[in-house]
Amino acid sequence: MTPSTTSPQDPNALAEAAATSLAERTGVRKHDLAVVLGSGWQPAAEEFGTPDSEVDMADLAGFEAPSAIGHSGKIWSMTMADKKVLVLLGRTHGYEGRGLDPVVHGVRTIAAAGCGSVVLTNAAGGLREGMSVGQPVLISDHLNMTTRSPLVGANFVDLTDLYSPRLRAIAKDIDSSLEEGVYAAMPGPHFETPAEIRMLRTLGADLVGMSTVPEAIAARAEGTEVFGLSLVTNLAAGVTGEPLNHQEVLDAGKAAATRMGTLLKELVERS
Ligand SMILES: O=P(O)(O)O[C@@H]1C[C@H](O)[C@@H](CO)O1
Ligand SMILES: Nc1nc2[nH]cnc2c(=O)[nH]1
Repeated sequence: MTPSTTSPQDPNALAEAAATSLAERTGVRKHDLAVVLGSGWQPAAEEFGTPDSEVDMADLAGFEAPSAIGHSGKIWSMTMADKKVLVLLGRTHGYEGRGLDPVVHGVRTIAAAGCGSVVLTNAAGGLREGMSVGQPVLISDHLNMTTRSPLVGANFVDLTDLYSPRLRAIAKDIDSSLEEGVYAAMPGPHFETPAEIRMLRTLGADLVGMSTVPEAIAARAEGTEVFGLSLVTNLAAGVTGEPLNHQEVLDAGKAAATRMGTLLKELVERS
């Protein structure tokens, strides 16, 4: 596979440089865990409390400010229970056309910063009967419909149990009503057609989005424990017959902020 990077620098060297700069700017030599916030999730971060420090992604090697609305491009360093936590308020998406290295640079930096676990959140369309807008769903597995990998070369990474059974059990202990689902990643930036949603449902998908999967693969390749949490921000195309738009995604995230933030905070503290 041809290298996916457009950067002249080795992706791992970029991640190390970004992590070193992050440690200098936050005063934290090693962070324990990181949270990546997807579209509409930023209001949930307000429930975490006040960050110890804030860094602009654009000031770190290999990062550029995300272009999707609802992704602020900030990184918080926080103390939650006995843990040093990084919160990435935004992400780069594959549809921004900059290659996959910038998409997974955040999780590679998180690993280089010492984090043993990463919580990946996203906004997703709900495919399964009975799903409702505002519902959080634990990701149990994924379908990589992008067909692309952030990995280059003979790097045959195992993806069984990619979404941590340990962290999923903690999440379900926190909120026994939480359901699980299979997340299908589509390239985007367009939403799906109703026929594509019928195809994905037939393939076993419960959720559909445009992120998370490359990051999860790259994180596993770095040996980082992965937990994925989707917020159903809309019912997938064709389910209601209504058109889809990004604003409804952001609005749903705002409406669910308190519940999502409280869940994430307790998960981080208990992880
Ligand atoms: O970063 P996430 O996956 O939460 O963003 C989703 C997917 C698209 O970027 C956007 C569509 O509304 O929301
Ligand atoms: N691909 C995709 N991404 C989403 N993000 C939020 N909702 C959706 C959706 O319906 N489809």
